[in-house]
Amino acid sequence: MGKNRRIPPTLAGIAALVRVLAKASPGRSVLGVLLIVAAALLPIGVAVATGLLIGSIPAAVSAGLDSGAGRGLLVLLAVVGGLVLAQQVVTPLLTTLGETLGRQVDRELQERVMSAVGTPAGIAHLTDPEVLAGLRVVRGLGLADNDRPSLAVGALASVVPAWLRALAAAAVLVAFHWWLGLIWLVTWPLVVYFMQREYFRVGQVGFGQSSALQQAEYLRDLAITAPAAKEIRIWGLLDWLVTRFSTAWRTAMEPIWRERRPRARVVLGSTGALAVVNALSYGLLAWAAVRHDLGLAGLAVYTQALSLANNYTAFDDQNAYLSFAAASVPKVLNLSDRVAAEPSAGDALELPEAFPADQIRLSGVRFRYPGAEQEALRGVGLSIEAGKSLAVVGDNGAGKSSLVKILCGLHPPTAGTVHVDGIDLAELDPAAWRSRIGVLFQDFAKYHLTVAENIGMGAPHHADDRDRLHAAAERAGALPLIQNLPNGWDTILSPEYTGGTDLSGGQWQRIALARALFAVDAGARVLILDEPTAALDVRAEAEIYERFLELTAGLTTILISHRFSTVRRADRIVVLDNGVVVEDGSHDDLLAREGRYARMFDLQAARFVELEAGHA
Ligand SMILES: Nc1ncnc2c1ncn2[C@@H]1O[C@H](COP(=O)(O)OP(=O)(O)OP(=O)(O)O)[C@@H](O)[C@H]1O
Repeated sequence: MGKNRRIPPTLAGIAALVRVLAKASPGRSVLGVLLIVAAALLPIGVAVATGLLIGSIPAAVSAGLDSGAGRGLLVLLAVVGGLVLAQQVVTPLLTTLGETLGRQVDRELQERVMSAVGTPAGIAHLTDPEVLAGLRVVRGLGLADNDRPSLAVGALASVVPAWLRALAAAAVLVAFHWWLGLIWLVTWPLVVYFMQREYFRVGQVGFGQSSALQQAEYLRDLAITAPAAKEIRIWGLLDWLVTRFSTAWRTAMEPIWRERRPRARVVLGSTGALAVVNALSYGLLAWAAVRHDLGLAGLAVYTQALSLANNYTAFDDQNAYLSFAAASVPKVLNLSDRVAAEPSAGDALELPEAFPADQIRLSGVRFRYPGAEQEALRGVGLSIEAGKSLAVVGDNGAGKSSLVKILCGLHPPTAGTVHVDGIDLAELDPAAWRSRIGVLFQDFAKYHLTVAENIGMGAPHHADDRDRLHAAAERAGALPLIQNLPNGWDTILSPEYTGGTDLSGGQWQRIALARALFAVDAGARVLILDEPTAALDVRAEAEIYERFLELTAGLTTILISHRFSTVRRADRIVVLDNGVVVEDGSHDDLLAREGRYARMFDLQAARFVELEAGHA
């Protein structure tokens, strides 16, 4: 660690980028290195050969082309021609390769980030601002996206040959005056070092503003994507959105604008030093020419070497891209380390076929969302009997969905334990446990994929099994709707695709229910349904719940619902209030107790009677 700190950050960033390159495309990376060396050395070859060619002209002219000197000149001419030709081939090849490799690196980083972000058992890291800042670099959605790693790869292809060329040219100057060559060999790396340090500082400021840009990006996306399009029109939000976007963007960008230029003293210092070294070099060359210390060839070679020593481009955008990427790429690569700090899976235990066979037991479970002030669960004690159905009811915000997330292992409890058949959930392999859970979340995902894929995602390893898909869809009452879609099972559930379509809220809910039942079909023993009928019409709800016992036979079912016509069918009901269980029993028990459940039930029943009367 101590050693690493001494490595200039741009070099460390380039090293990190090169490691990604070597992984993403090893063959092309090797070709890139060869082309970079060729692009660096060919101009030096041309300079030296041209100098020698110029030097050989007087002798060849006086002795004639047939002479040894004349033949030497012809050979040098051929060498210069060959080298120039090779240069013409290498330069565009390297540029194209740089672009291709840039795209490969972007893809490789996206893949790494997808697995880094998807791997942890929990989901808390998805709201960690530092993780989100790293993600934005990879998504390439930033409003100041010149820290894109692909730009740095392209820059490597142009900057590194220029640096090497300048270095080689300085080495040629050693033959003129060793100390002058040495001055060049020391000056230009120093200039590059100081300039890169400046660019890196600017890059850090840019990366640091990433979170501030988040709101501008959000507002922009609101205006140009579908989800809020209806409300934006109804409430006339567009002007307000554009103004808010503009303010958020300016606020985030101002520090970048202030810092985006390298400081004047560094630029002036660098260019001043170079001016002095150049004046000295050209003065010495002129002096040597006047005193006839140098022949024509020497004069030509060193003049060209000087010009090449000057073309290492320390001050252009390409150099800046390298340092910008050096500021962002290691943070992207570190995402997996940061995310790995999340509580990870315990040892993978081989789970028995019927698991859970006995019970899921929550003891003193408390839970607070990361960064939240209040606890969502404040000491829940509950035994959920395997193979039976349990309904959880409670007011909005009582903690029902939080309980589901804890049961699924998406968040570890802040205190207390969850045991499944006596095994602490923290000890269970999350993948093994989740293969035992089929869940319909309240905010289930609506994938812009085909219907078959939308349902198949409940158990990806069986996703191609059309018979199983068919059976799950049938049980969820989704079959008629699928058969009516323009391309049946292959219809993409998004109007943003040709031939795609959207579904109604209730239709989507049937698809999501089919997904959960598909998981059950593939071996899940616990079915969790969070508001499974919220968007269904009364007839659809009745239709599903007539088959509820059939759908959930032999399963441990946990049902969350505000509809008492649904809830009352469960074997057992618990009432959650403000993060604790306040009532627990069967529908009849709880009605007889005349407590909170009974009041909620009566209220809804009375409302229903009112509605019925209204219709009559
Ligand atoms: N991601 C989150 N971060 C911070 N707090 C949250 C988060 N999600 C929920 N909460 C808070 O946790 C508490 C419990 O929320 P939860 O979603 O579990 O309630 P619920 O009983 O499912 O409510 P509803 O009936 O409205 O779905 C609420 O006070 C809520 O504001």
